[in-house]
Amino acid sequence: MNRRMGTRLLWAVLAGAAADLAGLGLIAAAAWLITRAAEQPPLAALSVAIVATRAFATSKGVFRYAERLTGHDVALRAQAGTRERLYQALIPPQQPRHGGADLLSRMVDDTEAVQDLLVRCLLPAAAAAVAGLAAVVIGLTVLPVTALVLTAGLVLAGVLLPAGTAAAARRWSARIAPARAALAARVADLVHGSADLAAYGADDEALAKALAADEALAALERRQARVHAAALAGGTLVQGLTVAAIVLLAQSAGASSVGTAVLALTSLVAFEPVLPLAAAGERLAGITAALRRLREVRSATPVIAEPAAPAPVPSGPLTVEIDNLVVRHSPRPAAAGTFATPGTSTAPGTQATPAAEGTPGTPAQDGGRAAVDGVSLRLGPGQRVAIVGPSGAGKSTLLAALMRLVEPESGGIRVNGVDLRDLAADDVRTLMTGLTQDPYIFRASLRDNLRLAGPEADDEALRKAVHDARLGGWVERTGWDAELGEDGKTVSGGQLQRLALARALLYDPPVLLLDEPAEALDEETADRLMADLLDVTRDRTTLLVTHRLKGLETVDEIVVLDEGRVVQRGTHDELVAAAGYYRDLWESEVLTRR
Ligand SMILES: Nc1ncnc2c1ncn2[C@@H]1O[C@H](COP(=O)(O)OP(=O)(O)OP(=O)(O)O)[C@@H](O)[C@H]1O
Repeated sequence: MNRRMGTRLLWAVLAGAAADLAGLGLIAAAAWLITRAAEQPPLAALSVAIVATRAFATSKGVFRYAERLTGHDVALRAQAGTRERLYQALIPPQQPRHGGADLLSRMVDDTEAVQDLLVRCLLPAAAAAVAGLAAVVIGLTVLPVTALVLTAGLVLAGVLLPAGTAAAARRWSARIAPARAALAARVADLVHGSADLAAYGADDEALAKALAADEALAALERRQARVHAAALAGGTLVQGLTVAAIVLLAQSAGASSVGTAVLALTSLVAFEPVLPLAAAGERLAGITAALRRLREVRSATPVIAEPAAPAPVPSGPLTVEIDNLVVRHSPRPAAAGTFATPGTSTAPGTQATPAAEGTPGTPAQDGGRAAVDGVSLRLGPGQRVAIVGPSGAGKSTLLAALMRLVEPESGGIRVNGVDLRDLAADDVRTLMTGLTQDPYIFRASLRDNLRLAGPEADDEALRKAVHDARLGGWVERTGWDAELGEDGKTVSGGQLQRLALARALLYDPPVLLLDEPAEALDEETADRLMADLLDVTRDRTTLLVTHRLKGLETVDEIVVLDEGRVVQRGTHDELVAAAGYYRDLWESEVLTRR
């Protein structure tokens, strides 16, 4: 927390304490006024108390307003700062330790814990401490022994009880979290698997399981609520007993009726800011868990080591040389914090639970083998190289290494003689980037979806990119301002890939990387897309990962990968002439076209 935030927090604490003190003063002055008035003194003897009562009543409201304003201001700023730091921590590529839904829950729910920590725990505790201290001082001046009793009561209700509720909350959450996780997994099954459940008549059984999980959770929550209510009642009981003891002590010490009333009412009011601390203690347990989860995300180490002094970005026509490159992924993360059981998806926004953390992860690669294992290749200016190979051969990993998203284990990549490790990762991606395997279409207009790759691009440049991606007709029909659905749900597979291609063409990197642009498209659409793509990339330095071989006669070199290694390389004609993976794939492609 910086100094300005510290000052703001101090103002909030002071305003809260002032509001509680004004409440205390109000009650003390009013108690004195009422009991003294009963003795029918001259009016002048009451005038100071009358003015004080009015002043305390008015200032209490003003101070409370100021506390809410400054307290929420500082809490919301702290929350925004936490979110910003979280986003910053997520920008450098890192080993994905958290699933999408889990990360979303951390960004939304857990960052709210920062707000709660300040507004519900720290500020009320500080204000309660000041008000309690003031009440003890009043007790000390009127009848010292009552100050002792009041201190004991306040410590019990304001320190021991909250510590107890915090410990109980931790224990309960350890029991409730798995039950909530089980229910969320059942609900996710019901929602995402409803069609399959209905098709196989398994919906009643799935519903019964979800209801049973719901009942188990409700039973635990009912028991937790009873403990919670008992804790709150315990606080009120301590308050009542303390006040009764103070009245008895005052009477046995022969205190005046005015003194007794002041002591009793100030003690009563001193508990007002203290009693909510039991609930704050309960919330604190959740808050510390949330802050721990946020620290985990922020402490994730980036997979890429940035150079201390990045080299200047190479310019002019680029030559990329990959030399004996070895890339090994670290083990895939556990399904940390998600509710999903294997094979189920997680409802977005669901809360991460400690219980679900630590599920055994999927091993990265069979026997820890390298995803890319000694690959060398050269891509000169204007050349096109295609990478072909079965699923899991390491094609996408190779592109990831070129985009500096993964760190090589050995070997290296040089651009115009400069090692990629000497360049800033962002600079590398200005040189080499393109169409990723899973292009994402944002819930924004078509124009904005394209502008992602060229915020400064004018209409002419946008039109050229969609024209080159052979998307002009569709864009004319749909309109530039048409809203596209999240994840491209409102466009067809072919349009989505072409939009992503238009984006890559608009960005116009010196080296264009294309990862399976025709993936998941039907035969005809894929053929058309590949033909257009090979046409538009003519004379562009391009590395193309593909499963489709039609049209590859036009590229300069084809590299066949298998299990991370280069098993064949050459032109289309050379590879078709030799026995091996490429010829087998080509023959099966030809057969399916007949
Ligand atoms: N992030 C990752 N963490 C751990 N292992 C990974 C990761 N990404 C890929 N792998 C593993 O590395 C190997 C190569 O994967 P890669 O995605 O590069 O293959 P690919 O040839 O692109 O496959 P496909 O054609 O199916 O996309 C596979 O065994 C895969 O399981």
